[in-house]
Amino acid sequence: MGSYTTASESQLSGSKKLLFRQLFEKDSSTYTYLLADASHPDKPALLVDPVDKTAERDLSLVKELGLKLIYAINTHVHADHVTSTGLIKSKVPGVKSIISKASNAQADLLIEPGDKVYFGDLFLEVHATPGHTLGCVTYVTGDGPDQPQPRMAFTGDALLIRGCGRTDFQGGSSETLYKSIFTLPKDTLVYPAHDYKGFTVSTVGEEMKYNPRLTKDEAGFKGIMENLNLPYPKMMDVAVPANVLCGLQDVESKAN
Ligand SMILES: N[C@@H](CCC(=O)N[C@@H](CSS)C(=O)NCC(=O)O)C(=O)O
Ligand SMILES: [Fe+2]
Repeated sequence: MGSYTTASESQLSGSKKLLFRQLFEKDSSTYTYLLADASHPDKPALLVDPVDKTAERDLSLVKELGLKLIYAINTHVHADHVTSTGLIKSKVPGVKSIISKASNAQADLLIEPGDKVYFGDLFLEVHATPGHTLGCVTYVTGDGPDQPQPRMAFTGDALLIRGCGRTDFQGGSSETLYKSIFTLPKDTLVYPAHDYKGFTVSTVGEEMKYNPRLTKDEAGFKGIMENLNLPYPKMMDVAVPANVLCGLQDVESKAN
């Protein structure tokens, strides 16, 4: 478990300074992303897909870096781990939780495709990427001269590096997933919510070329997805009911 940076600030141009950290939770192989506008006096920050088990680590990092956490965001209702968005709200006054309206979960802000989530002068744009779940969204850094270049896409479980999210529960559909990805420019950086093989970052172009599932035609993709034969995530029965409530179904034991 550790905190490290895969694209340093110097690799990301744009007149506004993005502070970026990719964080890992080893039990569920989940990536949490910390983004902040470091050129803004308040250094407003957000966390994408934070996990309950690593909430303390993430909040310590936010404090050490002198950031003001304003949003705790999910890409979808996770089935394999409990989100820390509710826990973080209970520990840091003023933080707002965010999830898509289509996910049918609770949060302070229910975002829809096309919405922009501002942190200082930087923002994330909401793109609908359903198929792994009905309410999956991808958050993409802003388009514009003042925004980080190349753009960065936080794809949740829709697009994984050389893989993709399973489509066998939570309203999943291989047809829908096939159509909902690869709508971004090829140089867009891909930051997934999970990696099981040790990858940290890819690009849309790289995945279009080398992703063994998504380089097939739709029928081939469907065949692969129908034959994954993956066991259900170990924590699914706990995680899903908790995550529709910002992970707060059993908050008493976690908040203390
Ligand atoms: N073994 C893990 C669960 C692994 C799993 O099902 N991962 C999901 C993303 S979390 S909903 C997935 O879509 N995997 C795609 C794949 O091809 O592996 C556990 O028990 O938690
Ligand atoms: Fe998932």
